[in-house]
Amino acid sequence: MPESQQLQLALIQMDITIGEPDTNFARLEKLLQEAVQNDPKPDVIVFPEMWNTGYALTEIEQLADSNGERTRSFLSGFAKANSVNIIGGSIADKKDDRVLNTIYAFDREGAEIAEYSKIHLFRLMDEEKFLHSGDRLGRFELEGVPAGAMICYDIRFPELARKLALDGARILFVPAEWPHPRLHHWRTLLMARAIENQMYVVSCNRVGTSGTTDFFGHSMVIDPWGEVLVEGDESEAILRATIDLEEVVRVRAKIPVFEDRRPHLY
Ligand SMILES: O=C(O)CCC(=O)C(=O)O
Repeated sequence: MPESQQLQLALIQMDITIGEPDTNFARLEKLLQEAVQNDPKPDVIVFPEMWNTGYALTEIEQLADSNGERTRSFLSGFAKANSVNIIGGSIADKKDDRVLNTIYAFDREGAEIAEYSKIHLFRLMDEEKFLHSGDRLGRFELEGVPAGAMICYDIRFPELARKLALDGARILFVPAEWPHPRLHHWRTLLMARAIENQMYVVSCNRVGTSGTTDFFGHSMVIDPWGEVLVEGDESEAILRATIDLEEVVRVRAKIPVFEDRRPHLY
């Protein structure tokens, strides 16, 4: 077992202009360029949910990226040109006549390593009226490390994170557009998912205002012991953290939660 397997993370906690994909692509490109200028260079870049359109739900059929083509070509090209892994937030993604909320992820060669569409649609924001839910789990490998992905409201479902952990995930990525007034829920749920599953949680939430909804940022990297390694405030920023995947092994050995489960009773 290696003593450490470190990854440098960069979280692009960005604003999103609702209903304007061109503006959002341009904003993201600028921030991505800034993210890779850093020394040390990031190994992995993450950004928020629905960054291409925001929650422009009533126009989402016209605005969504057809089969994610524009997004995939842009992110794959950037990943390859800069030798960086990208967990590409999520986008409004049109497949036939259905719009899904989908994460595409790419490795350093620009190869697609994950496609996950949000399973739990958030009725408080009418998602179920305009979007379709995904029907597959977000499991993938990142630099040889088993990883998982969920989107925003998905973190309210502990059984989904537990399933990903049982399948081996050591790191969970969570792009989001999570607004006020539920900051307390956001922080508590993310920390709980990290502590109970003894894995890294890497969340990236948007900032800014769309209509009457204020998004608070507070993107976080939480380690498997529940310590917050970095947390944003409410402004646009690139947040950075270094994680050591072997910490997952150490924490799981210290308190062997996975060995102590009694699934025949629950
Ligand atoms: O669960 C929440 O409070 C927020 C979820 C949300 O905004 C979303 O899934 O888009």
